Amino acid sequence: MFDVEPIRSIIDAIQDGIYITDARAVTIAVNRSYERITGLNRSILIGRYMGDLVKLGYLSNSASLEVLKRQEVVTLVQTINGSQKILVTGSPVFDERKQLMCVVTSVRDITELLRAKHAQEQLENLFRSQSQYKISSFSEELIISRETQKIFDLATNVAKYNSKVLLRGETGTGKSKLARYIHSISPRATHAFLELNCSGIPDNLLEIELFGYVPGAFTGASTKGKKGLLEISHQGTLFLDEIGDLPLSMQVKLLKVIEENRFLPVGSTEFKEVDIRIISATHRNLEEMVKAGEFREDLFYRINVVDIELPPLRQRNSEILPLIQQSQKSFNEKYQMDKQFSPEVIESLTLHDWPGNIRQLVNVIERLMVSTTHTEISMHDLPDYLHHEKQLPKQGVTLKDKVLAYEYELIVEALNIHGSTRATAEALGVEQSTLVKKITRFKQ
Ligand SMILES: Nc1ncnc2c1ncn2[C@@H]1O[C@H](COP(=O)(O)OP(=O)(O)OP(=O)(O)O)[C@@H](O)[C@H]1O
Repeated sequence: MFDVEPIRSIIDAIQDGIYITDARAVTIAVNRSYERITGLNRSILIGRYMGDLVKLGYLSNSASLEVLKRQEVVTLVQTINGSQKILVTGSPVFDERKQLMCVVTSVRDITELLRAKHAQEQLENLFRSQSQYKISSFSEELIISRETQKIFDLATNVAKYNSKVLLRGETGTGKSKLARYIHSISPRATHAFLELNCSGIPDNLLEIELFGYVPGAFTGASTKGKKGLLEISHQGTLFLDEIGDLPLSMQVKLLKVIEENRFLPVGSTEFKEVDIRIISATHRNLEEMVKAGEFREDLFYRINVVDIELPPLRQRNSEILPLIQQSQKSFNEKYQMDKQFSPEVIESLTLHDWPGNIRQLVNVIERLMVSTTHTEISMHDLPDYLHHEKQLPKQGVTLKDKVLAYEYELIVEALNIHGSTRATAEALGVEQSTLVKKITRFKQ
């Protein structure tokens, strides 16, 4: 077994916490800084199996166990004694026969780190090195996570072609942004990208917006006439947002444009040829609308050549932190301020469900930054509905309560490692819906 005694004084001199386990995840050494940072005495740790320390609640999860599983360097955030947050990086150490000898984990208190000079950048770099997300080269910064990587790959691929794309997803999930991204990397990028929100506009106005009109087309019309969006977006992309709200009469007219690549401006007898790529978006269930006779089936199939669904933010948890950081940076620049969020606030925001998705999160960040006078935004600044804490269910005496508490620990640990509920469910071998139900129950 690996003997730490000869290097004991060296590891005790290191200012970061050091935790060493053998190849079976049994603790063989911790240094003084680890005891100082975590408040955990070596006497309760030495000789203990990491899995037991997690079960007993000393640690929320274990980097060592994860390193043993993956046989590579692992970085994660651990909760100690139910509240303190530390950032741990575990590294495997192999002998000359390439056999795993031990796992060495270094530990830093994130709270200390955050408050230190330039701490925010350091934290950003540390999180970035976990490569949970990346920022694309699209001029408007776009966060892409493990949960949305496939979606962006598909969008990037179809951007090259003229195929019509239907974007689906709840409000604020980034449908307009994705449409602009597709246009920006398509061969049409040097031509116009025009957006029409089809909801809440009366039929006749919608018709004028889309088709335009010729001089004298109706009383009160401009003597010069007006070009419609179809004409202006010739050779470019027309984004029809909330297409599910398009009235049936307009659906027929749009279908004709799509089928014939030409249209008649209001009051005109002369067709205009157009070459447009149409991207549509909706938060509504178009299949149900087709069944109910509210949306034309032929139009549905025409606009839905490639169907892309953006998941809600609650299923893209790993994007919340980079979104907070991105918004913080952009509002600090916009309003020339230097606001920061306390680690507790960041944690609370990452635990929220965000029914209004990215738009709601960005609005909340802006509101918090412009409505507070102090530099660090703390829990006192958060409205009640945003106060969330990862809490263990009350430890009961019954077997059922104990099993529930253990189940909770396992789920939290797996969520920390895998990020999304989808990946966590897969790792734990349960259905995603079952996992989500369990998490919802824990939150109550
Ligand atoms: N991947 C992303 N990375 C960073 N910011 C994003 C991303 N996706 C969306 N946003 C931001 O989220 C906000 C909402 O995005 P967007 O307007 O595209 O949503 P939407 O789904 O079209 O909403 P709605 O259905 O209500 O029109 C915008 O501020 C946008 O810049």
